Amino acid sequence: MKLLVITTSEKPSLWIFGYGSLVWKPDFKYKRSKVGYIEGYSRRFWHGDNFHRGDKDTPGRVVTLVEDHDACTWGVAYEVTDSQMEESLQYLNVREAVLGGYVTKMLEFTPREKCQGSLLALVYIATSDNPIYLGPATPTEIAAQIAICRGNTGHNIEYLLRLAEFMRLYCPEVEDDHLFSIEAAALALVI
Ligand SMILES: N[C@@H](CCC(=O)N[C@@H](CS)C(=O)NCC(=O)O)C(=O)O
Repeated sequence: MKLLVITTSEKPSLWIFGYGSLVWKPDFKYKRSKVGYIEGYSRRFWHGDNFHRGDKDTPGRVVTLVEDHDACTWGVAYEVTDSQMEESLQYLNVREAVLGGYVTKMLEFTPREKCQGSLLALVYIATSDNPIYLGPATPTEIAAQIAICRGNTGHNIEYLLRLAEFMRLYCPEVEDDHLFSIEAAALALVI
């Protein structure tokens, strides 16, 4: 896949958009970040995870993007430059692709600050032909699965609660019924 590296008078850079664990745990060095959204996709807990937040017997549920013409998904775009580009891509290839089953796509990202123009960003998406893709389920069913799963990186419910916390803190105006209905159902199970 060809990556769009932006070359300006300053230096070449790449933008990487996160909408799941990457919004609260990028774990790679970057020059700057912007909160904003991508259009034409919804965020859904429809991807399985048998490494980070689950295992082979009880896969956890993590988010991916599904095409949805009228929707937009909010998250964080990170700009990486110079050596940060190679370091971040090598790290994310293992974390997202090799261990997570995600593939990459270049999508248009719009920063919240409208004065700043949109830009192309690299996004990691798990498609439905992925072997650990779990697909649609009710919020109650998804929450019940998340509540009992844990993997090499931690509990699946931490993944859910930190994403919900990010949205409340940084995108309080955004309604995300899918995310918050699953959060409410999961908290009802564990509290
Ligand atoms: N690609 C999405 C989702 C990324 C994601 O959640 N990937 C999982 C891999 S299955 C991960 O990195 N998990 C690390 C963790 O759970 O702490 C994003 O941009 O945030």
